Amino acid sequence: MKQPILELSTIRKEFDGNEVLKSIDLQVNRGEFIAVVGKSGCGKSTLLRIMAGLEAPNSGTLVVNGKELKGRNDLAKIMFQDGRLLPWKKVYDNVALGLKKEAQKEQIDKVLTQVGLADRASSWPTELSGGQKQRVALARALIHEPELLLLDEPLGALDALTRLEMHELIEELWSEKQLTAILVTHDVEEAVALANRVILIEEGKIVLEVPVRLPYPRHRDHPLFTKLVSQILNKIMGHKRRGISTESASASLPAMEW
Ligand SMILES: Nc1ncnc2c1ncn2[C@@H]1O[C@H](COP(=O)(O)OP(=O)(O)OP(=O)(O)O)[C@@H](O)[C@H]1O
Repeated sequence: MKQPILELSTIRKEFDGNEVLKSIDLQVNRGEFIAVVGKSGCGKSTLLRIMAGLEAPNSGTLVVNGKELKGRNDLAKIMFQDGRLLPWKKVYDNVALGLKKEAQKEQIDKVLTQVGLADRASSWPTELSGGQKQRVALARALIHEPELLLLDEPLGALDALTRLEMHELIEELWSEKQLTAILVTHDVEEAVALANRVILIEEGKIVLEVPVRLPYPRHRDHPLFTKLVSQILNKIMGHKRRGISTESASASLPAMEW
């Protein structure tokens, strides 16, 4: 079996005495797409920042490619909800940030084409729609060819149709580039549409792990899709919705093949 790309053991994180993550154990295999869901403030972004090496846990270990991480995770690039584009730089130069000069143009043109923005290289960020800005942010992460793409609620500010387009794009790029992706989202449908494993954080722990074995692109009206969304929402809301218990939905799932 291949070595996992990330192994988190008993990760604990507190801020000013407030214990946000109590004990997180998670193994992420290469090529997986994991979605992290949970109520606002449950520690999803904190967990992602710990995986990126932007935040250190108070205790526990994070192993990246077999080695304990101390400092930044060089395999990872993170994309945020607000895109964090520099308004005084054109699209091309935003994507070029941090790149070495040589072979730059070819790489940038290629990645802008991949995100569907080949014709917007000389636009200013203010001239772009919300969806286009997030495409630039995605290009900026992908240009570094990360093995691990960390997505911190990247589509949260977009309208519903643009979100659907971005789901397709993210899924295509993840599959083409054989990335490992971890997506933090409030949107349980988005999680089930994209991930092959959804994890739910509650009170600082992973309280539910749901494998999603549906082919891509996912159809939201597929009975298993709606069942899984209900299962996860039931658990988040702490009660049974539409008469489906969390036990019955998970029992019908085949085993994972990682
Ligand atoms: N740098 C920090 N200093 C102090 N408290 C922090 C810091 N970062 C996060 N927190 C606190 O940790 C808790 C978890 O925050 P986090 O952003 O990880 O949650 P989240 O699940 O991603 O929330 P949301 O879904 O609303 O974005 C919150 O109570 C937040 O105020």
